[in-house]
Amino acid sequence: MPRFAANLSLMYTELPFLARFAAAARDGFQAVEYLFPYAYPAEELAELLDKHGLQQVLFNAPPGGRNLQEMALAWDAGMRGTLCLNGQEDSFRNGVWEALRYAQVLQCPRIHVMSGLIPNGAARYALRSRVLSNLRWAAQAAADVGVDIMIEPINHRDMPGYYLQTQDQAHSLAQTVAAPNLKVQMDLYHCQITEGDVASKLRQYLPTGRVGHIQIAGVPERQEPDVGELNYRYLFSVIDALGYSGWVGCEYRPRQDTSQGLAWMATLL
Ligand SMILES: O=C(O)[C@@H](O)C(=O)CO
Ligand SMILES: [Mg+2]
Repeated sequence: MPRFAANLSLMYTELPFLARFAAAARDGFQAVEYLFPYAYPAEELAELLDKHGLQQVLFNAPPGGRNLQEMALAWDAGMRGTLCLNGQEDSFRNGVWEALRYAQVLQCPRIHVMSGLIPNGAARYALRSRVLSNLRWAAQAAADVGVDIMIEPINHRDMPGYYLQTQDQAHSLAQTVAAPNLKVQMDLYHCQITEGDVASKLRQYLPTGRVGHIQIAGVPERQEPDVGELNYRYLFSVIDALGYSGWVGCEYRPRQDTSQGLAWMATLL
């Protein structure tokens, strides 16, 4: 049976962020993930995890910004990562350092580094050498503190112009860098929208050992996994049959009350 982590950026939004930890623990979750921790001191979040018996299993490096203040505001300012951006190497490195600092306090074993939006007029292939050199640097910096770096393909409809869109692209980068701690975050919601053929993609990529984290949501509304065109009962059995033992992040927007919406677990497992 997959091990589920609650995504506190999308779930429990009926509560203030810091109250979502207790709610997830009450609902039986043992692990959480979320997009960005930077609005709160790492020590305060670590205390909450400890108090509620939760593990932090994933969060994102800042999606941009030259200093701590800009990093905390970067998402709302429209930034979606600096991995592919020439001329923003300092921002990229400072963001990874800051994420690794949080990861150590939160004892979080992995961080997601967003790849960024392709600049106007630039061609995707022309950015590959920048991406590879940033990934090599990040994987080394993270390896020094025992953390894995994740890269995640994101669908073209939610994030037009995003650099990383397909599993194939992400695995090609991970294979080329060949660092044991550089992995792919396989979000089945994005995978279905961009590529489809999700079960075959799981069968193709899980055995490579390069998938470090899975995320789920119903398609197309990004709601509970029991709503929409994907058959998660079947996909969970595929994931189990392939021997995946990592976390599965519930990265969906509940239709109404988050706790009530968790009835899908009983029906789909
Ligand atoms: O799928 C997503 O949207 C997230 O996992 C993320 O990290 C960036 O938006
Ligand atoms: Mg995701």
